[in-house]
Amino acid sequence: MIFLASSSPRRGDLLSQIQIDYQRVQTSVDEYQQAGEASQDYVQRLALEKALSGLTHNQNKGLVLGADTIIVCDGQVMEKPKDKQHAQKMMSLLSGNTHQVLTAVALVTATQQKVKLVSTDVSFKTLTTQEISDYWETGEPLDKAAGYGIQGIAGQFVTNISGSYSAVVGLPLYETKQLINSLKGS
Ligand SMILES: Cc1cn([C@H]2C[C@H](O)[C@@H](COP(=O)(O)OP(=O)(O)OP(=O)(O)O)O2)c(=O)[nH]c1=O
Repeated sequence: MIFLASSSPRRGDLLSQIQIDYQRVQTSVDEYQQAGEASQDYVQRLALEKALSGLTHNQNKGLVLGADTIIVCDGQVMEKPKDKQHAQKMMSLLSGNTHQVLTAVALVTATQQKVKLVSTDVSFKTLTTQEISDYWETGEPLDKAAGYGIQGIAGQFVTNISGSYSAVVGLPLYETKQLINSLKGS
């Protein structure tokens, strides 16, 4: 059994998919990129901070997993949309373009910390203003990085993916299993 320092329903579902039992633990982390911080460093720091915050909330007990997903498109970091306008701006940058989805997974115990970063290339078809607007109205974009869900309605926008599909949804399953095994075995 592991402790999941995440409120994301997807991350729980992904752990269940590979038969890993989990229990959710609370976290309290402010998600802000520091000045001059590279996106790869940022996403790994957030995953680690979430896991460590979960460990603290769990009285330093057990194996705690935290994760974070961000999108990088033409050098711009994209996180969850603040509102419709923000979401539409991100979608218009993703349209007809290829972006990177960076997901970091961190696994910590009271004595050990491990972080793994996975980058996946995702290409979108060219989207019309109407498609972008209609997509926002579905409600799907709201709680997702860059305002889209590859596992949902936005699946129809994806022309190519190179890397880890599960990482785009929130947790890279191959790397997560490897991390869990490596900490369990030590
Ligand atoms: C790109 C993409 C992201 N997402 C989700 C994964 C993450 O849950 C979310 C990115 O936000 P995160 O800040 O990584 O995670 P979260 O706030 O949902 O959950 P927590 O911090 O409690 O762990 O976007 C999808 O579900 N599908 C997608 O195609």
